[in-house]
Amino acid sequence: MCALVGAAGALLQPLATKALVDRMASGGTITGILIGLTVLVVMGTAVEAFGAYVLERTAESVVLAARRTVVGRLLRLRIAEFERIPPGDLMSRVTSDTTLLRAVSTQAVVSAATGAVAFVAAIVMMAFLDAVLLGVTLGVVVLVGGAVALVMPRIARATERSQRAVGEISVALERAFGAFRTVKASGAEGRETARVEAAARRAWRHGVKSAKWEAAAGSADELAVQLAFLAVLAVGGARVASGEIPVSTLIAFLLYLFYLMEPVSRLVDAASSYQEGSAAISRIAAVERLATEPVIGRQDTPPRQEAAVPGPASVRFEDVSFRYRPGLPYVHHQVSFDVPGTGTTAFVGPSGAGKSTVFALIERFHEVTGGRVLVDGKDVQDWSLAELRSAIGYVEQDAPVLAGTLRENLVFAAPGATDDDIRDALARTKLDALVERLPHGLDTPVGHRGSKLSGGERQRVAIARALLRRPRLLLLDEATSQLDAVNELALRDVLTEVARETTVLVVAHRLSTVTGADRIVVMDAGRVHAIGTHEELVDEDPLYAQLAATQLLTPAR
Ligand SMILES: Nc1ncnc2c1ncn2[C@@H]1O[C@H](COP(=O)(O)OP(=O)(O)OP(=O)(O)O)[C@@H](O)[C@H]1O
Repeated sequence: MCALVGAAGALLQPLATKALVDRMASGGTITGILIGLTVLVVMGTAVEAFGAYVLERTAESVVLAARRTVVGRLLRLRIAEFERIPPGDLMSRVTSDTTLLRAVSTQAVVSAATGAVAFVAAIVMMAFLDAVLLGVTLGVVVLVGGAVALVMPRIARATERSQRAVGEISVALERAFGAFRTVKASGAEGRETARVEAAARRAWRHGVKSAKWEAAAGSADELAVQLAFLAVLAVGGARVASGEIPVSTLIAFLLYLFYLMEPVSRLVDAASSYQEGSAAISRIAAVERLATEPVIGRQDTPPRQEAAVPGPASVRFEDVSFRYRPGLPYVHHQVSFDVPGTGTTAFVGPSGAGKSTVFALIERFHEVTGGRVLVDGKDVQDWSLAELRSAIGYVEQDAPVLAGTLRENLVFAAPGATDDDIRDALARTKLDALVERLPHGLDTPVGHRGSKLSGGERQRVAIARALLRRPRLLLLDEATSQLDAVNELALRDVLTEVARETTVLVVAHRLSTVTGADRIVVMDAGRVHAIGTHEELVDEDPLYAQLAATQLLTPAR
């Protein structure tokens, strides 16, 4: 609206100028018209400035809204989708692509609207002044406009490629930062830098291409008006000379012609930024199409376990077959086992046997391809994800610790945990001595992915975090593999105690952690090979006996 008011003010200026010239020609006084003209200019500028501010503010709000929508979806993506697209690319869609929306969402829309209105208004005024000169003007504008229309799709294509390359920069950086020590230890800094640079160069190349087309389109509008000016000057001059129109009409017409320059350039700008924005929109819309998990409430405050909640959960696999994606080989073939509530069940077997996948299916990170997974006798598909996951404490294989303080990491899965709860979990996982050593105790930052902690400390933080959740089912995937013998023994005692009130499932390569388990599920190549206690399996199952013998377990019993 402000832009329209401003444009209307500017539209009146040529008429006032015509009145001024006519008045001067007839020897009248011009003070009144001059004051009116000045007020028109000042008011028009002020209203347009205010409009520009409102517009930028709205543009920022559109970017914010887009970012919130995309982020809201990204953190709810299904794991299979998340594994398909590099995180760096997803990040660039939140940061870089949404920025492009700023121009298209408001500036372009408003420019197109005000440009079109002002264009039509000027044309009407010109028609009112002289139809022949209008015909000359429109002829030139249509000619140049056709050429601009050919250029437009090239801007979209170049922008899309440039944005894709920006995503590749994030992907390359994320790859190097994710294994920073390995990059250094491998002397790969130069090669990794070259990868990032190559992506940056691609972004530059396509950015320059887009700029080239935009410059061509942008100068076309000036060219159109300048050409029209020359044509109007020639035709109009002849008409003035032949007395068909007065000179004041030609002056007013030429002023309208220059007035036309702004709406035309607005229309071209709007079309260019629409092309840029549409490239960003297609990348953002692709995120909208990725499969997400059902909403499970606010992710940062999962429902806490209350005292009234039933005790340990049972787990049952019924003929489960599973593959990670269609076309990939099956990872589970008719896997069946039964785990009653309480007690410790260990999963052992060669690497790649499908042990961690058992946990992924219980957590419903992936859906089974065939068969059923039951928790508490109920198919996990029938559980609400919120309830299912709030019943489970999970320590994944590489025991991730998040950037932030130690306290934030501990209460991550149980935001309502009290200081007493935290103290108790620290004592059980033998972390209390570490906390005393840290400069700011629990509030000490642990670094990116917990890089300021040792591997064993990270594992104990992850276990303490899982215990604080007071789970009905505790899943520990290689959770004690990096602990020294003393700490491992201590944690084994803690887990035995926990297993009296919780169902504990552990995956372990170090069989010393599983000899005391109530039952052991031996897996091999995606099948359950045998189930029993350590004593039974050593006698009855050759695969387990071999695993036990190679790890010197048999004599150690
Ligand atoms: N996200 C995934 N996408 C595709 N394949 C996967 C994925 N995760 C695991 N696999 C494959 O599934 C098989 C079983 O993996 P899983 O992690 O369950 O084995 P595991 O018994 O826990 O092995 P390890 O003892 O080495 O941890 C492996 O062949 C692995 O390559």
